[in-house]
Amino acid sequence: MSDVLELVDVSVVREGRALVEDVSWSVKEGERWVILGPNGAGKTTLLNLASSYLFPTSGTATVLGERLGRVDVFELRPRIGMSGHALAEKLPPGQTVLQTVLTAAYGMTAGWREQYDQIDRDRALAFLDRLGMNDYLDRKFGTLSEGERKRTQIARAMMTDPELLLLDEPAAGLDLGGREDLVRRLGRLARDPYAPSMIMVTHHVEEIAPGFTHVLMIRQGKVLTAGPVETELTSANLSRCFGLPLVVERVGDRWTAQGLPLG
Ligand SMILES: Nc1ncnc2c1ncn2[C@@H]1O[C@H](COP(=O)(O)OP(=O)(O)OP(=O)(O)O)[C@@H](O)[C@H]1O
Repeated sequence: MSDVLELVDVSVVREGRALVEDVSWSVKEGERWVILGPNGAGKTTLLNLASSYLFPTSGTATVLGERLGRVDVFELRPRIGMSGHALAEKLPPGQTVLQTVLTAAYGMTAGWREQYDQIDRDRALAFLDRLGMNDYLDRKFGTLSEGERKRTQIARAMMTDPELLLLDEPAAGLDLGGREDLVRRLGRLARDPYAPSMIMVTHHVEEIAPGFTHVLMIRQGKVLTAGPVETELTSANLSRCFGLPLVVERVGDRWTAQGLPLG
């Protein structure tokens, strides 16, 4: 299996401070990774490296076989699908759901053209169907609920047939039903052998869909652990990561965590 992402001794320094420090991490083709860590730990910084929107201050980052700093990122970026808060803010609120997904085919956040190929239209409709957005095709993106926005964004991220899919807190702000619906859909995607390699940032182990294979835990810019979910998603690791005693349990094919009661 080839490397989808390879970071070697990567540090990103801003204003004299390391946002991530000496990170070495590799993601192989077909793997589905979860990044866990407290607020400010450096999770989004890792995603920004993976999406080629941020370059290392030191160390090397290779994305889809291309070394950052040596590759034209405008050729690399269409190979990477992204969904997250930062992107959602760039999407025009007045565009319909279908337009929002279709514009991804041309690497744009805006700029609706009337002449989209039928093949692109069919693909957009298929992804929106898969994400349960059939009834919202003509709704304006700006009028959608948080959950509907997230599902539209994931459909959009799939449009370019990416080799790497990056999801930044896809379940943030969703109610219980919305979260469970999304986790089910992400689980279906994660288990699809034809789906791209995936990296998802989340704050909650409850949001890890079945089919996710690996976990990376980060604290204060440093990687605490990175490896298979079965061996690394332990109470000891999670407690170290979040800095308080936590118990993590596997319930069926899902995860749950809670703090120990104060003694
Ligand atoms: N351009 C910047 N200049 C200075 N500090 C920055 C910059 N960008 C991010 N940071 C800081 O770097 C740290 C890591 O940020 P990052 O967004 O990667 O964390 P995170 O783990 O995604 O956090 P959260 O869970 O709160 O979203 C934070 O303390 C943040 O304030």
